[in-house]
Amino acid sequence: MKILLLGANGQVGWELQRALAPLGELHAWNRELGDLAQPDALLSRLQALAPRVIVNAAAYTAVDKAESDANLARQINAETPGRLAQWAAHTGAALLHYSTDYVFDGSGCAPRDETAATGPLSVYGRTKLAGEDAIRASGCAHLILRTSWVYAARGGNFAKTMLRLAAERPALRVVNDQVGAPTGAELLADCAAHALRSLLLRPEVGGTYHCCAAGETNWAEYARWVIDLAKAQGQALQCSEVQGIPSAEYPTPAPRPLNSRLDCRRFESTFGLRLPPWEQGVRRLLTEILT
Ligand SMILES: NC(=O)C1=CN([C@@H]2O[C@H](COP(=O)(O)OP(=O)(O)OC[C@H]3O[C@@H](n4cnc5c(N)ncnc54)[C@H](OP(=O)(O)O)[C@@H]3O)[C@@H](O)[C@H]2O)C=CC1
Ligand SMILES: Cc1cn([C@H]2C[C@H](O)[C@@H](COP(=O)(O)OP(=O)(O)O[C@H]3O[C@@H](C)C(=O)[C@@H](O)[C@H]3O)O2)c(=O)[nH]c1=O
Ligand SMILES: [Mg+2]
Repeated sequence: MKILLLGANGQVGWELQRALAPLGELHAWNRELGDLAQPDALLSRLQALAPRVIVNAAAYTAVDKAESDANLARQINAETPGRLAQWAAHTGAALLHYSTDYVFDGSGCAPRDETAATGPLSVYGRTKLAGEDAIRASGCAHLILRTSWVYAARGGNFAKTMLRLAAERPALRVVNDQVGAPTGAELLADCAAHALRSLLLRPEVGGTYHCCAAGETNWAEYARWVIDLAKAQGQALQCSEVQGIPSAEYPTPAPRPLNSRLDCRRFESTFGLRLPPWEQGVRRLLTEILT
């Protein structure tokens, strides 16, 4: 069985190279081999390969930059995934795709399940939602995994930014009113592999799922947790204070949702999996990058 992985060099894509390897003949394409900004060339390469499964880990993920680069973000996050889905629908291939907590407006404080109304606040969120909609509309066999606050040892993410800033500065100012769950790329890749196996055996499990680590935190608390653990592991960090601030005091081009809590029970029960507490993966991350 041929499996095509797109976005193979991203945080999640890198881990998918490992997690998908035992499922079939894996073709891992980075941007050079499979550029989602060049859909015609991509589609003809796709047609030539004719995979049974497409896993799309490529995305335009620069949330603030997307505000002034909406056309490219839409092409990569929505239009090309829609073309991939149409190809899959025509050929009977399956598509696994990732989406985000940023498809929601973040109102209230209850965790949202898959039936909750969407309402993205940013270009990134709107284009990711449009990508989901295009995949669902295509009628192809698919899994869309909505996740949040992704980190990995390889690639750029908030935890690594905090460690870098904490080495340089005595104090950090970090928002404390956005709540969510940091989720490891390794976990997402492993969940994708398990869910994909189920989909191939039981097509009726196809659909949209929330999939993130268990528990919750806010960005300031997360930063503090990472910095404290790094110090406990012997890192000489200057930073002695993470000051929690409201989002209004940290203006960004793209507004972020305040409530990014996702209810993942449907994913766990459908696939017979358990999503571990976020601290478990972040502890592993620190051991991996610091020792
Ligand atoms: N990062 C996060 O916090 C979250 C991510 N997600 C979603 O999870 C998925 C994986 O994200 P993650 O691994 O963290 O993202 P990364 O930013 O780490 O990786 C994205 C990958 O997409 C690639 N890419 C960008 N543009 C193109 C293009 N035109 N053609 C081909 N590849 C391209 C990048 O290539 P290159 O390496 O060349 O730049 C990069 O390898 C995405 O769907 C994302 O929306 C969901 C919630 C949170
Ligand atoms: C660097 C920094 C950020 N912040 C704030 C900005 C923002 O509200 C929050 C997180 O910052 P980031 O820019 O890392 O987060 P952001 O890029 O918005 O992360 C998002 O990425 C996309 C791809 C997703 O899909 C989301 O799930 C989420 O992970 O922390 C501070 O308050 N202080 C700081 O020093
Ligand atoms: Mg690793």
